[in-house]
Amino acid sequence: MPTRDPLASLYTTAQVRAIDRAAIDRCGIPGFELMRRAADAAFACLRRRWPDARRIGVLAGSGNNGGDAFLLAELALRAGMDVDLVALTGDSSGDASRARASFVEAGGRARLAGNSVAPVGDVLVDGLFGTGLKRPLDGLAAELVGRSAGRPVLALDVPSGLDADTGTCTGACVRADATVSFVAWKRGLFTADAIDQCGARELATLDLPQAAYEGIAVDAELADACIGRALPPRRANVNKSRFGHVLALGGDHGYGGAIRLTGEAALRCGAGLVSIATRAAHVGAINAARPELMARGVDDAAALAPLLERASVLALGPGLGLGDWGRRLFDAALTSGRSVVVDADALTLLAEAPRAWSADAVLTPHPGEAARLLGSDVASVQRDRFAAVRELARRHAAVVVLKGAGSLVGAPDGRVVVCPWGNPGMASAGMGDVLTGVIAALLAQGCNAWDAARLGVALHARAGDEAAGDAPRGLVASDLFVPLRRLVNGAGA
Ligand SMILES: NC(=O)C1=CN([C@@H]2O[C@H](COP(=O)(O)OP(=O)(O)OC[C@H]3O[C@@H](n4cnc5c(N)ncnc54)[C@H](OP(=O)(O)O)[C@@H]3O)[C@@H](O)[C@H]2O)[C@@H](O)CC1
Ligand SMILES: Nc1ncnc2c1ncn2[C@@H]1O[C@H](COP(=O)(O)OP(=O)(O)O)[C@@H](O)[C@H]1O
Ligand SMILES: [K+]
Repeated sequence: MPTRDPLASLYTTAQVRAIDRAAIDRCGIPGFELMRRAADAAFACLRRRWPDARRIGVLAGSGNNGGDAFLLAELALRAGMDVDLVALTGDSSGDASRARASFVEAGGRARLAGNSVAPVGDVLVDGLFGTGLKRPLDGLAAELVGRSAGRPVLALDVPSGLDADTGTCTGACVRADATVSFVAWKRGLFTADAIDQCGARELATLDLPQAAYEGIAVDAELADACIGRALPPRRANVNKSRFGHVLALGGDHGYGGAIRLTGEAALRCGAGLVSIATRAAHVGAINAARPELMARGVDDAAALAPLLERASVLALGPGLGLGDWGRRLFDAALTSGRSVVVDADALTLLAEAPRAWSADAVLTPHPGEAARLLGSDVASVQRDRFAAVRELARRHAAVVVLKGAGSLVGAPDGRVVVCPWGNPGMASAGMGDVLTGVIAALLAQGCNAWDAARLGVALHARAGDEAAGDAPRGLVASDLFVPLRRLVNGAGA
């Protein structure tokens, strides 16, 4: 059995609760001791991130997340800080009531949340709700979150209001600058709204022994960009035919740029040859801008057959359109038996009539395309991205990339990888076309569909981060080519 990497393993909240229980019942670590360790880790994080903070405001809920907060407040008191603790309720449950008593014994005073009460401090600690959140925040809890905005926040375990299973917040939610999460990563900290709400993420495993994790499945994993294992450094004695021939199909009238981006991305990620099947009107411009691309006009779909014959991998869909021309290319491509990356308009056509695959297939929907494929709507897809990517992969018997902040890659057997990289600068036209070319190039060089998709997504997002730096606005898709080339050669892995 492979060793579990705690930093890469993502769990549902139910699984984390099972680990907590195992630590307590099987490993004999009392729950209150776990709470103490959580508070220690969080206080250390606070001191490291805000070394000048002298006054801290603490928000404490009634459950164990509040318990963590009371013990942290006690540590702060003992360290000589001013502590303003605002408790949501007059009493606490279980281990948390002991934590509350311990805080009071140390000289702490809890103010009860009520009208216009807001915590005072240079930094706020959010211990309202963690994995026990059961419904959207409303009433006093929501008001308290609202009144606490505008100051630096350290969230305990999960920003209060965030659903740690799905990464969504349906009501008020704390916007943290940092989140220190306990025991194991909750999968919802890495996708959807979580990207905005968590700030910097830290994991404190609380020194749990390995035995606490045994027998508890990992739900998903964080992506890595270790290209070396899937795509080792090139031998010297090779020629281009060893690295595959990508055929990118798309670019109906008005969309020639989309398919050129796909083709160029495939070249920049190491495909041996790249051809483009597009409208004849685009051929001159593509050849002039990137002579290494072999662009062919296929206004007459009959011209496509020899191109499909020579290709080893297809990148199908960018700018394809939904007209007769696009449909003919789509049908010809999907009956060719070639490995394929299906994107953009090709996904819309696929939604009309799902196909069986005779070779590797990777689908790369954004949430809108995913909704079309599932016959649902964007809000439903985004409400539980994990469920959506698993359902798509199962239904279509293909590896699926569900794009967007915190992209997910799912396989038909239920595996899911979550990409922790990427930035809002990538919300710009053409970024998805580049991703399609990246994945196609990895397939062409011998990666299987799973490796090509998970590594392609990671390289693409990291290239986006490198290209964006601290200026995401104005990032354009072709800015990714230079960093992609570095990353596909193993830089930064
Ligand atoms: N156990 C362990 O070993 C360890 C646990 N640890 C910590 O415990 C945390 C989990 O603690 P937890 O299970 O007590 O749940 P928690 O997040 O405090 O919330 C429960 C309370 O909130 C309430 N409530 C829920 N939603 C609400 C809403 N929308 N609006 C209003 N109220 C709402 C709910 O009330 P109820 O609905 O049940 O009446 C209940 O009272 C975990 O995240 C970590 O920080 C660490 O110390 C490490 C070891
Ligand atoms: N806010 C964001 N954070 C991280 N990545 C993003 C964000 N917005 C878009 N992306 C990424 O950029 C790409 C956009 O793809 P897509 O929506 O298909 O764009 P297009 O159709 O314009 O090419 C995807 O890989 C997506 O994950
Ligand atoms: K919290």
